[in-house]
Amino acid sequence: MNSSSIPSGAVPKMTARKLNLFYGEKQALFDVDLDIFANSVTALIGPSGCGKSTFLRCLNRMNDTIAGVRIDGKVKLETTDIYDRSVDVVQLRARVGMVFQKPNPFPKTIYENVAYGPRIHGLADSRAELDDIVERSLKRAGLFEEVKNRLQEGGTGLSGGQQQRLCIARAIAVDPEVILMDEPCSALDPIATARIEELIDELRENYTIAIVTHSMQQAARVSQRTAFFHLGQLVEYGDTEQVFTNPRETRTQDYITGRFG
Ligand SMILES: Nc1ncnc2c1ncn2[C@@H]1O[C@H](COP(=O)(O)OP(=O)(O)OP(=O)(O)O)[C@@H](O)[C@H]1O
Repeated sequence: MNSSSIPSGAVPKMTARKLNLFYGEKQALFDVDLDIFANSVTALIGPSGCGKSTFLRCLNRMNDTIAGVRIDGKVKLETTDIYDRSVDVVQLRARVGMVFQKPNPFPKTIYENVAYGPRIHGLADSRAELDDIVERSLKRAGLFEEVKNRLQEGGTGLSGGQQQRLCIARAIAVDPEVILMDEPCSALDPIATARIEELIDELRENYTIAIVTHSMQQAARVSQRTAFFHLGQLVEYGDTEQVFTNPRETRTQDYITGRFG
C-alpha cells in the first residue's frame, strides 16, 4: 500500500464545499466537502451510482455539458472559484485535464493527438517547440519509446493500453495542474492496467490526481487519500491506509469487506 500521507498544514489544490448536484429533479450529490491535495493521488470509491463520476466531473465542469444539471456549493482550484462567471471553461479544462474510462484518441496521428491541445492553447511558438512538447509529453506518459518511429501513424492503431497512455500524454501536453481519471483502467487487461498504475504513481510527482475506481485493490495500490461515497454522500475521507485498515464509519467497513456494493 502506498501510504505517504499529506503533510500537516498542506494547502489543498482543490476544495469542494457544500456541493450539491441535481440531474433535473434527482439529487446526485449531497453537501459534499472534500479537499484534494497536490502531488498526491486521491481515489474516489463506492458502489455503482453513488456519485463518484458526478463528483469528479464537477472538478472541471464537465457536468456543464449535460442538460438539466444544477449545481450549488463551491469548488475552488487554489483560490479560483471555478463556477464563477468570469472563468473560461476551456482554460479551466487545460488546468484540470481529464482521462476517460474508454481510451478515446482522436482519429488523427499519434503526433497530432498530443500536439492538438498545445496548438489551440498557443503553447508553442515554433514547430521545434511543438515537437519538444510532444516528445516530453509522450515520455512522461511512458509511451515515447514504443511510438517514436511511428509518430505519423494513427493513434487508434495502438493497443488499448497504449491508447490510454496516449490520452494521458494528450492531457499532459497542455501542462495541467490536476488530472482527473474516470476508471482509466476498466477497459484494459491486467498488464496494461499495471503499466497505467505505475504511471499514475510517477505522475503524482508533478501533478495532482483524482481517480474514480471500482477496484478497491487499485485504490489501495495507487492512492494516498481515499474518499468513500455512498448514495451521493461523502461518507468517509482519509489516508488510504486508514480507510482500508481502520475505517471510522460502519458503511465504509461494510463496503470494503464486501458486505454491499
Ligand atoms: N446524465 C445523467 N442524467 C441523469 N442522471 C444521471 C446522469 N449521470 C448520472 N446520473 C445519476 O446520478 C447518480 C450518480 O451517478 P454517477 O455516474 O456519478 O455514479 P458512479 O458512482 O460514478 O457510478 P458508476 O460506478 O456506476 O460509474 C446515479 O443515480 C445516476 O443514475
